[in-house]
Amino acid sequence: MHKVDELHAHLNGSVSFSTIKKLVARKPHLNIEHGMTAIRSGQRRTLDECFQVFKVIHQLVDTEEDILMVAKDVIREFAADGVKYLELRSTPRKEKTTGMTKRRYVETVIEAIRQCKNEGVDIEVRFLVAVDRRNGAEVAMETVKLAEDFMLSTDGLVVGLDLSGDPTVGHGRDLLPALQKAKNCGLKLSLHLSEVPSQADESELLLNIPPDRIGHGTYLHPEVGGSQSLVDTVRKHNTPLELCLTSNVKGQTVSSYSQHHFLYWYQMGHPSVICTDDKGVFCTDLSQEYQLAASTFNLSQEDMWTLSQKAIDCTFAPDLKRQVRFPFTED
Ligand SMILES: CNc1ncnc2c1ncn2[C@@H]1O[C@H](COP(=O)(O)O)[C@@H](O)[C@H]1O
Ligand SMILES: [Zn+2]
Repeated sequence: MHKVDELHAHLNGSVSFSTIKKLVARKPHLNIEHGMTAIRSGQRRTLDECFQVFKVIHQLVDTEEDILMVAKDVIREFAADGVKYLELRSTPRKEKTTGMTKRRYVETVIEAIRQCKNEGVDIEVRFLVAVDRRNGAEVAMETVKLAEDFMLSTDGLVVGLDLSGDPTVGHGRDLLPALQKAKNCGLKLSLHLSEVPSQADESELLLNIPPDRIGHGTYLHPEVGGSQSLVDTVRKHNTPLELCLTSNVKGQTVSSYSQHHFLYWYQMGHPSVICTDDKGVFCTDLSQEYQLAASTFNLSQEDMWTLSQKAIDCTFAPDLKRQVRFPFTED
C-alpha cells in the first residue's frame, strides 16, 4: 500500500490496545477495560459516546510518564505501518492530582518526538497544539500563546494549531480572535469543520480566515445540507480536506462507507487526504483506511499512488517535501 503521510491523528485517540494494557497495569484502581477505550469492527457509537471514550483514556493518561510512553508508542506504530511523515495533534492538559502542567504536557510530547528520532525510528514527526472548543475563548487564546512559544523554541517541530473537541458544544465565533492570532503569528491552522449538520454558519465564518486544512468537512456540501457557497469558498482557497472514513462511519456522522463525502471531493479533484483521526479508538491504521477508500470507491493502484503522493503537498512542513518523496517506492 502506498502511503507516506498521516496528517490527522489525535494523540490520545491513537493509543493502541497494547499501550492501553500497559496504562491499565499502571492504574488498576481505575477498573478500566479495553472495551471502554475502543470501538471494534462492526460496532457503532454516537459521536457523543465517542467523546465519553476520550474521557476514559484521559483518566489513563494523566502523568508525564504516561504521555511520554503513549506518544512514543503511537509514533512507533505509525512508523511500523509505513508512515514516513506524521503530524500528531493533542490538547495540552493540566492535571492537578499529578502536577502535570500544559507546558510540561507539550514539552513531553516534543521529548517523545526527539527520543524516537534519536532511536532511529524511520519517520518525521511534527506537532499541532490542539484547542478543545468546549473550553471556550480564554483557554483558546492561552493555548495559542503556548503554541506560539513552542513554535519558536522547538526548531520547527510545532507547526500549527488544531481546533477540535465536541462539535455540538460552543460556537466558533467565540474562538475567532484566537484562531486569527494563531494564523497571524505563523501557526498553520487545521480546523474541524462541519463534522455534524447545523454548523454551516460557523463554517462560513471560519472558512474565511482561511484555515490551511479542514478536518472532516462532512456537512459542507449542499447534498448534505451544507451549501454551494461553502464549497465555493473551500475551492477558492484550495483548502485541503482531511478525510477519516472509519472514524465517520463508527461515529455515525456518515451512514456507510459508500456514502462518505470522500467521493464528492475526490471526483471534483479537490485536495483530499486520507487520515485515521483516532486509530486506537476506532481500531484502524492508515493502511486500512487507504484500503477502505480503494475498495469502497473502486480506486486503482495508480489512483492510490497519486492520492498518497498528493498528500505530501498538504503537509505543514514544506521544507520536508523532497526528503519524504525520495524514499517513497512502489511495493
Ligand atoms: C471523532 N471526531 C472528533 N471530533 C472532534 N474532536 C476529536 C475527534 N476525535 C478526537 N478529538 C479530539 O481529540 C481529543 C483526544 O486526543 P488528545 O487528548 O487531544 O490527544 C478529544 O478529547 C477531542 O478533543
Ligand atoms: Zn479529528
